[in-house]
Amino acid sequence: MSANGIAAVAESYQKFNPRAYLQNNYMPPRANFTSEEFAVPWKLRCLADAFATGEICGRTLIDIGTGPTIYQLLSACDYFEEIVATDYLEVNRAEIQNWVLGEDSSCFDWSPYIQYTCKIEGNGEPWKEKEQKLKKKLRRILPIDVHQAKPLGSSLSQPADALVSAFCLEAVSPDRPSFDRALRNVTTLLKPGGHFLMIGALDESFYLAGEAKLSVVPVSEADVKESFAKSGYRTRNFCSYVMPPSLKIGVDDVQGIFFIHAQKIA
Ligand SMILES: C[S@@+](CC[C@H](N)C(=O)[O-])C[C@H]1O[C@@H](n2cnc3c(N)ncnc32)[C@H](O)[C@@H]1O
Ligand SMILES: O=[N+]([O-])c1ccc2c(c1)CN[C@@H](CO)C2
Repeated sequence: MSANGIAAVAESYQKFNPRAYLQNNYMPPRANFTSEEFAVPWKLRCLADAFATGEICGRTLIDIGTGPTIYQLLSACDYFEEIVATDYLEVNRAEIQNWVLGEDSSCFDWSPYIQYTCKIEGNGEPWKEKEQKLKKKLRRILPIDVHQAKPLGSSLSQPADALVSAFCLEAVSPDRPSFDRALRNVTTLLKPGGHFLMIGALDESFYLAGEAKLSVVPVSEADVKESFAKSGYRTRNFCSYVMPPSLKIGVDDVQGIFFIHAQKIA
């Protein structure tokens, strides 16, 4: 079933509209920075706290399924020389490229995210400095397919020191076996002992992005932990967020969000 399922996923993503996706998930009400009871501040806090230990660092970090968003890279950019963004769709890679180049005035405004991240990191870093730092480190934006044994093809010379991924694997896998295979595939991109920070949807079955209605394989906390253990990771930290009714706005049926910090067993 998975092969046909994967082809159906690829077909459904042809209608994915980055702007609609950003509107649904990264504008109010979900982009409410007034309290950590809201989803976006919770995600940024998880990432900031994970990097603040200084334990997750190195030359290269790869973001799996970047999409049209950069929030997931804001706290990482102090700890890596190079950040590699990846996505299956050219329209999403172009959104990131346009943001990096900063020429297109219609770019999505990430400044509230950058300002909030600087605030919770507490280093007094001016947000425009963080913005420029990330843009400078985002030197490669590559095509990726997590269902391939070599997700980046031959684009990668050596394994990355760390991986980040947000709302990708469960949103592109028709079932649990393909989710597990995709996790094994992307694990080949990570060095032994390397860290993987993943954010994802709990118990979600679909989400909307303009004309596209994307299927999501519902995963529970236990499912996620089991998948990582089967792919050769030790779970360092796991936390989850329950979606409040005020943020259930019809763009998906997500019930919660998970954050896992896992380390690839050397
Ligand atoms: C729900 S979006 C997540 C976007 C972003 N990371 C975020 O945090 O909002 C899922 C992303 O997975 C990408 N994608 C679709 N099929 C994929 C595949 N086979 N391999 C890797 N990424 C894929 C989509 O283009 C989309 O950008
Ligand atoms: O609440 N949020 O901040 C938020 C952000 C992104 C996404 C969701 C929720 C739920 N759906 C996923 C796609 O499967 C994308």
